[in-house]
Amino acid sequence: MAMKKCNLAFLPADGAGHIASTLEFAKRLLLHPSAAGRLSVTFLLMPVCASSFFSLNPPSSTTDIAVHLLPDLAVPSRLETDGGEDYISRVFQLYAPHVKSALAATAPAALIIDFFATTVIDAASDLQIPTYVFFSTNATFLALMLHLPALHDEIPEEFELLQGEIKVPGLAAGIPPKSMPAPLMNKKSRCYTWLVYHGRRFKDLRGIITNTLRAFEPQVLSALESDRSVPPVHPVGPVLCLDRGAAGGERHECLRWLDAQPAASVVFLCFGSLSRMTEAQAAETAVGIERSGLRFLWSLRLVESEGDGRLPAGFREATNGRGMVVVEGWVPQAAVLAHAAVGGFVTHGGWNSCLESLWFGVPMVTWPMGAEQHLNAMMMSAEMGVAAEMEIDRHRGGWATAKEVEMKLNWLMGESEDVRKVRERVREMKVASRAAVEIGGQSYDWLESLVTEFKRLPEQ
Ligand SMILES: O=c1ccn([C@@H]2O[C@H](COP(=O)(O)OP(=O)(O)O[C@H]3O[C@H](CO)[C@@H](O)[C@H](O)[C@H]3O)[C@@H](O)[C@H]2O)c(=O)[nH]1
Repeated sequence: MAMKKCNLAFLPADGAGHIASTLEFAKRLLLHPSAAGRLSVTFLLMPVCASSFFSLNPPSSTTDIAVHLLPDLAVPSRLETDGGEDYISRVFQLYAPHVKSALAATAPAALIIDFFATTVIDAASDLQIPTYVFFSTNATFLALMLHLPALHDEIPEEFELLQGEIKVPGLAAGIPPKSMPAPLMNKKSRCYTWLVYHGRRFKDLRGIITNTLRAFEPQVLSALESDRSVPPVHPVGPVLCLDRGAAGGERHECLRWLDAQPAASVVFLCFGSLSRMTEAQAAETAVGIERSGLRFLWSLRLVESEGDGRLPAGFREATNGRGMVVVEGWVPQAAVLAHAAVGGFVTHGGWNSCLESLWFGVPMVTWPMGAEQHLNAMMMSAEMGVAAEMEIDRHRGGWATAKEVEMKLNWLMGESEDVRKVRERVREMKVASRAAVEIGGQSYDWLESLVTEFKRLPEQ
């Protein structure tokens, strides 16, 4: 008789930065040799997540990943909310009773949620189902979130106005105001309130699975492991979705353009799945790019309803032949970073982008635009030495001058002693990333221990 499988329910968030790594993590669990066909997965899918989920081509040939579609509820429009963190947290809160019904119907052994979904923990615990979080970013931000409830009580003023640094247990250096995550800058915003709430609720989890690896954050991971008030932390990264959009279809024209460029000669600029530039910033950036004289590939998304999206007069002519701008499009970022012609990456510092850049050994300039990206930027430069930070004016929406863009691009693609050191560190991190997920690597072993833990969970 076939042995009953241990079913794990996943509750993902919308958005490429969250859902892709969550699905990839589920696949890795199922494919881990120690799972030995004993695990299955059910995605509890809110209709707002459906299009991004199905665009990832989830395996349909296997019955081990099932989808349970949650009802179509009237969710708040993004414009009615204080920002992305408020929006997604409220959507999950609205769905909590429906998640409970879905859990009662599917009876999984455990629930694995997005980190904005902690409002459903109670629904699962009412049914004696343990909840884990798949934390789609790094342990440094995790440590900050866990510390937020205490910081909230200790510090009355806005982080933005602070003169000093914020000390967080486990972090080697304090966090200066310029590196504080954007949603924490305004204590009156519901984005701030939600982050404090989630940080508090993390303590009620059975485990925290993070998309990071020991080689990137040894100190903070050790501190979290030795803190008895924190649930067990499982660093299983890098969990990367590298074949996104690779199934069928034609090779993207930007890859064909890269084929014709010399090795390591092109600087790639791309700012994730959510960030958009104002037209004024795009025009300023274009001047910096043009003056740098470098070859470039620029994935540009503009704030909707802002002007007509035209770049400054003469930009395309001045850069004809040495650059390509993909406007409002989706470039296959992983394939671009893997391309031999790419020598540097200007990124908003979303965690998946940082992980992908290091996986392919590409040094970065970080230009944070929201979420926890300012903290990631600090981590990439000050802690890990794999990037430099764009000097930006946070009081002016993260404005960077043309001069600064020109200087940082030339630094990134240049031969200074400083950038050579960065390239050396990046090479080391590339090796470490790959070693972590190979058989016997630290992240591989963490995955194995999780598989064992899941297989031992009592059946519902
Ligand atoms: O044209 C594009 C743009 C993006 N991507 C991919 O989309 C993902 C983007 O993820 P990420 O770099 O993490 O950025 P965001 O989409 O902004 O992700 C959100 O989620 C991340 C994980 O929690 C956070 O680190 C970010 O700050 C948050 O904004 C990456 O895999 C990219 O390769 C493409 O393939 N093509």
